[in-house]
Amino acid sequence: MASGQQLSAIKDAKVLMVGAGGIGCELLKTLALSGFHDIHIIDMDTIEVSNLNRQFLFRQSHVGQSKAKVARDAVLRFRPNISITPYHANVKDSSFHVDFFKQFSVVLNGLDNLDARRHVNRLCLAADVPLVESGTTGFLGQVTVHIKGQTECYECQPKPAPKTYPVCTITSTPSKMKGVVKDPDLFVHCIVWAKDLLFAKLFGDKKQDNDLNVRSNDAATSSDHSEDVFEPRNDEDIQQYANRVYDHVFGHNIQTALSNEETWKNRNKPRPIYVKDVLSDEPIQQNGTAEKSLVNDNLSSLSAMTYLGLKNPQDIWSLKENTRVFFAALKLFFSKRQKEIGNLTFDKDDSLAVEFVTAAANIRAASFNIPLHSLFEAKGIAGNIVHAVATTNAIIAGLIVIEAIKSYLDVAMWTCWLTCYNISGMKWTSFSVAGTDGVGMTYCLEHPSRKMLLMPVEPFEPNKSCYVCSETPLLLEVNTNRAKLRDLVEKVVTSKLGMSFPLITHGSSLLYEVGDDLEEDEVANYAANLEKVLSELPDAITGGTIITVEDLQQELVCNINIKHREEFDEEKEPDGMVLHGWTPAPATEKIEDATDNNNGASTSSTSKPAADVMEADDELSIIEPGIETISAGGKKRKLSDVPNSEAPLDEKRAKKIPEKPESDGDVIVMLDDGNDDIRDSSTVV
Ligand SMILES: Nc1ncnc2c1ncn2[C@@H]1O[C@H](COP(=O)(O)OP(=O)(O)OP(=O)(O)O)[C@@H](O)[C@H]1O
Ligand SMILES: [Zn+2]
Repeated sequence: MASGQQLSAIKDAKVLMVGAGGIGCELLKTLALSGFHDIHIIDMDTIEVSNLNRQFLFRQSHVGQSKAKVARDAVLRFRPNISITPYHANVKDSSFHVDFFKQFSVVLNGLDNLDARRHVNRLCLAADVPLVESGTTGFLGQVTVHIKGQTECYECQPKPAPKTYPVCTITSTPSKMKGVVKDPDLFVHCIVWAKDLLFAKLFGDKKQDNDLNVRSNDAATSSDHSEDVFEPRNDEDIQQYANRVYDHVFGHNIQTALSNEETWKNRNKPRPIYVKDVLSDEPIQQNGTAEKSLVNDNLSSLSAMTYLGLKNPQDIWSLKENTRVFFAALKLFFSKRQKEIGNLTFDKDDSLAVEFVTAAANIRAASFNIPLHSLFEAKGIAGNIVHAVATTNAIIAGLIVIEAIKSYLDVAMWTCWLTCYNISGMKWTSFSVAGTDGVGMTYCLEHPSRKMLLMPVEPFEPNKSCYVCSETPLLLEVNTNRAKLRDLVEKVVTSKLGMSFPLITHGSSLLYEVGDDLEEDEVANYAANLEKVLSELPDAITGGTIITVEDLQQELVCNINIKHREEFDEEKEPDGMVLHGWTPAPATEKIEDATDNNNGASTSSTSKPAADVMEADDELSIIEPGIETISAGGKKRKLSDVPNSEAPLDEKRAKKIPEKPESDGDVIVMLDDGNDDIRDSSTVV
């Protein structure tokens, strides 16, 4: 509902979407249907079967193909006259430099990780292009707008250690992205895979279609090439069956995935694992032994750990131990809990199920070179995973488009119709979203109250002490006679400041640089510098020195004042250095303390805004409770208590939310009254 002039401005806009996953697919569709004519999409991934349930632009036949390219083709089928330019690439590639970003009217993120989000934030600041950020976690979601000099940037406020993770439920890619120094906990991907794919396939409904390639084409293990590997054969015992499944999922499937070059273009390759490689030195036990030794056990206390003599759930098992637990648990299910097979769903209170999932997740982690975890940790993760809700993605995509329009158009009023599944009623419904005034942030709430599904929040001002969008120097306390340049690079520059191509200078002396076009002698020189203590560098770094750290690609420059300090507390300051001005993630409670669907529950009126709780993903999250709001710059935030708990909205917001949504706010959504007719919904206030 825009004027002709506004529509033509939308048509003339050039937008960049980063991420063509859950939010991205919805976003591309909504952009195309809203009148945008020039859309560019960057996505580094290929399509997985597990994407198909919500990334509706993709079909089974597209599995293995580039998301960006397939998304473009799908949308061009119903909007043939618009221009969509796909890039199957990592947004961190050097070709996406500041000048590339400058050509766009607005950048829209549909990403799933902090690292890429920070990178895009910096490029948008450098290019002075508005950024619309987004994220969803189950029923929760948020959209925020970041405009240089007007609103806070994505990094103005500290982000808690990621609670949300890109789901990588697939046969191929819980692997580190190339160039990512510190990826968030990739182990969660392995848990999702073990729980939702493997456990479900082995013990749940066999007919389900999922990413586990169920057909064997290995002549050595299958007489019939089209046979379903997960179907036990008449002529094999449980151990032979277990071996076959093991070799298929950890060996054959990985080997098959490796053959798709597209998938590994931007990711590190895994290694296939076969039983013979892990248990080569011991005879593989036949099922009879397990059955006999457990004949008197009662079903609820069946435990592979007990059977194997593994006692401490906090121990991290070796690959061999995980393999043994995998076999023991699988055999116990098939020998003792046979009646349940076909109907089982994962339950974190089912100890045998947790043992199986822990072992399977760890074997997969070993394949992808991801650190292994204890049963105790794995249980905490497995019990607290929240899955993506397609409806939330659709709502958030609609809001992104509204904010995109507002961010570069002087639109007084814009209305967007959203048609999707009603979150609570699970039926088709529609509602309208109206944007007025300036850009804003919007939180999608889990428990709509007073018919208000979305909560508008005024954007925050830039944080004056943000090292990313202001020029405030940082302060580093360090023992300059002990710490090496390598410590500075690894512990500060890459992991804390998130720089990918750093350059460190002291006065006119260049101490360190990363780049593709360095000469051999430069590389050797920088490598030698890395091993030197700071005070012994060619241009010594000592107390009082100011160094400049720069990322040429992100066009981010920070000055760091060095303060020499002799001693550090090993427990509290394990890095042996302390960086001030950079705010660490707030401490969070342990995952296992969270209850299902807790959604960051806290009765505190200072609960972290939903935006921060779920900043890292649009598909899956680990829910952790009670994260306190911390303001990086001591600036009082305008929103101190966006509700993010199960507690009714009214209780928490009674004093904050007006009786009726005000019409002069930013974004207002009115839910319909459950009318099934798609267009029959209430109107905008
Ligand atoms: N650095 C990056 N460069 C380009 N694309 C990225 C980058 N980081 C993440 N992405 C893309 O962002 C998208 C995020 O979408 P989403 O969270 O739905 O994940 P997904 O990988 O599609 O889902 P799943 O993990 O369940 O398979 C993905 O398609 C992913 O490839
Ligand atoms: Zn900032």
